[in-house]
Amino acid sequence: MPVSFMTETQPDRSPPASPPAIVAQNLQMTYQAGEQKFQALKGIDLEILSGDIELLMGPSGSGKTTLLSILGGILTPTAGRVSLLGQEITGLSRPKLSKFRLQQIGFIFQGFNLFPALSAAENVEAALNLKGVRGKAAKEESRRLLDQVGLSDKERNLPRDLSGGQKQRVAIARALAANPRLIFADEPTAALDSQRGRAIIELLRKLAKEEGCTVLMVSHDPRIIDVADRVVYLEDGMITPALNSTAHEQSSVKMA
Ligand SMILES: Nc1ncnc2c1ncn2[C@@H]1O[C@H](COP(=O)(O)OP(=O)(O)OP(=O)(O)O)[C@@H](O)[C@H]1O
Repeated sequence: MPVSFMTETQPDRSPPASPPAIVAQNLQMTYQAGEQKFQALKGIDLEILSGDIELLMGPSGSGKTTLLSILGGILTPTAGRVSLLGQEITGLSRPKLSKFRLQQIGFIFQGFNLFPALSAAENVEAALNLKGVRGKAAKEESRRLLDQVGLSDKERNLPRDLSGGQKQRVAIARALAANPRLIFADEPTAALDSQRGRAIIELLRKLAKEEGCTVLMVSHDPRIIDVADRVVYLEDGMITPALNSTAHEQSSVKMA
């Protein structure tokens, strides 16, 4: 029997393609400060697959935080569309968008935004309460999350009694409350020493590869390149195609 015939009749065993977790179409963002306008994003098209770790890189002012904020539904673009998990979020009413963000997205942003009067554990519990996890279940889950980021011994500390890196880890524990399907992180390892930074990168890698979270990060941390499925390089509000690449290729580009 000819080989070609056999090949044609083989059943297709490839897994069904799942729709991308994040889709951006022709995103544009113009900031206006008084009379002055500044176009920070100039037409971004992007698709990120479910369970992928995507790293956004680029020089200061290239639009990384703006793009991350728009994809996370924190900023509204001047033009273009964003779909997350098959739901178009541009055009959703504010209450619907807030609910969607709360249920589906964990944010790890600079500044941490911890409640100053609440302990580390209470900060995480507050996030769990908002997501409908209460009482004993919230306390246990908060303990598990703080343990996961290496902060079991700081549960009762107020934010003012924590270092910058520890506050960042509380913020990470809070972002992971109630298993979000999307994680958006802006420099998640910036305030951490190298050992803690590595532990957080490993945690994010596990969430993506073992639990199917989709992780989008802005970072200059070269260790994140090693775990990223893809690096998207922004320059002057545009994606630079020549530098978009898999992590491996990106390392070669950087070394060239
Ligand atoms: N609220 C704002 N009003 C006016 N201009 C803004 C505003 N936010 C950002 N910009 C401008 O938009 C451009 C992109 O900013 P953005 O913060 O997205 O860049 P970035 O790549 O994240 O930079 P960095 O790496 O320094 O954090 C910059 O030129 C910035 O000055």
